[in-house]
Amino acid sequence: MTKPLWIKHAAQLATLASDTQGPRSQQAMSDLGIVEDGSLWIEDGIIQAVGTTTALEKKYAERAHEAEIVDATGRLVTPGLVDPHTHVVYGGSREREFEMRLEGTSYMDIMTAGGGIHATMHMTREASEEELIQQATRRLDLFLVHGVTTVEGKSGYGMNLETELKQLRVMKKLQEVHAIDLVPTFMGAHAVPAEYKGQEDAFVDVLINDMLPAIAEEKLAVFNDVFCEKGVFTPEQSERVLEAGKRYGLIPKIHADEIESYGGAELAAKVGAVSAEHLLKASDEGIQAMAKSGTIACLLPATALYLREEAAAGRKMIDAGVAVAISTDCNPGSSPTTSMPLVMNLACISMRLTPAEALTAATYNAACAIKCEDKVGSLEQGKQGDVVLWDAKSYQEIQYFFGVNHVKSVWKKGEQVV
Ligand SMILES: N=CN[C@@H](CCC(=O)O)C(=O)O
Ligand SMILES: [Zn+2]
Repeated sequence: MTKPLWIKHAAQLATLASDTQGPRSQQAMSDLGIVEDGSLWIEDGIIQAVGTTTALEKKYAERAHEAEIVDATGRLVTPGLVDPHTHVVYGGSREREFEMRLEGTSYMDIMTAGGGIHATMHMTREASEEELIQQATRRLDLFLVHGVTTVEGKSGYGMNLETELKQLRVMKKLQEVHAIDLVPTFMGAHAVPAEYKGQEDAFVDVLINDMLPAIAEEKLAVFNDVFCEKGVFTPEQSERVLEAGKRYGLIPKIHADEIESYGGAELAAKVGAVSAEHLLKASDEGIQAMAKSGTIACLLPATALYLREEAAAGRKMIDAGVAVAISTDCNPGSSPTTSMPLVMNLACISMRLTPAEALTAATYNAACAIKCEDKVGSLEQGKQGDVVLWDAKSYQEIQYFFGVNHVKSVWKKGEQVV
């Protein structure tokens, strides 16, 4: 039997707890539910009590000797970070493209010429399940080191049934064996593979008639995502794929308005997507529509930086009433990173989120974007014991002293993993 875990004397225990449920926007993103001299008791992987150290000392006076005690004096404690948008399972890497882009070739030009997503598609088709598991494990380990305890993962480097299934089965295995919770998304509509060039609608038919039913049959995905972008999938094609996914119980997500303003944010609101991703070029109408529909904006400031583009209008979105989540977008082309702490820093620096908003976006709102908020994203009685102890005294400090990994220790379901 593992001992209960008792964390005591946190200078700031940022619980992210709230009386209201559901994604947070505007003022609600600033309330971190901070307990000073905070304490947590975790048992059987679940948070049993949250409060001041004095209150928990009273409550557990009789059982203190049973617990493993962690002294968090002078330090910040937060929920495990949640990354709601990654492409973490893929074969190979694309360093040469990084150089090409610095030499002046654009991301889309590389993709149109058969590189980019297509290059990773070939490397992923060629990789065995074991190789994919090995490569993704290394990335998931790095996520943990950066305080991330729950990760969404997308397929979409197969673009044929066999490889899409392979990617999703790898995620299922990783969910079983790795400490991180991995939430799977089907993204067969990530690009149109060369064999369907000029017959894009025929590929959409394959996605709808062959891939979606097989993925749903094996229960391999929770969400269905589409790259709605000029030169990839039109809003009409995207809508067909997302509506078809809904018939199989898959919740829509959309890579929207990343490179050009293309009606992606509007479509996200129309189909009732849980989140729209990227949104660098989202229109004002699209932002309004998302505020109205309650679609979460999942913003990816590391991708914008890596592509040397202006970041999404995070500040404007929050002020307009859109709930904002943030993510690494971990992928081999436009954002090869697992650092959610850096993403929080960038959310402040490039999108003008406040430090408190950035933490909400990386925890509770991120959990809402992958429908896990009943289990993770805040430190509340009954939730998983996913906790980060930071080598910093406050949430402000981890945002202010940037580009540094301040994570000291991480617990997943009450077990120390870092
Ligand atoms: N934009 C589309 N898909 C990924 C990038 C995938 C890649 O370049 O391999 C993204 O979210 O950034
Ligand atoms: Zn993505």
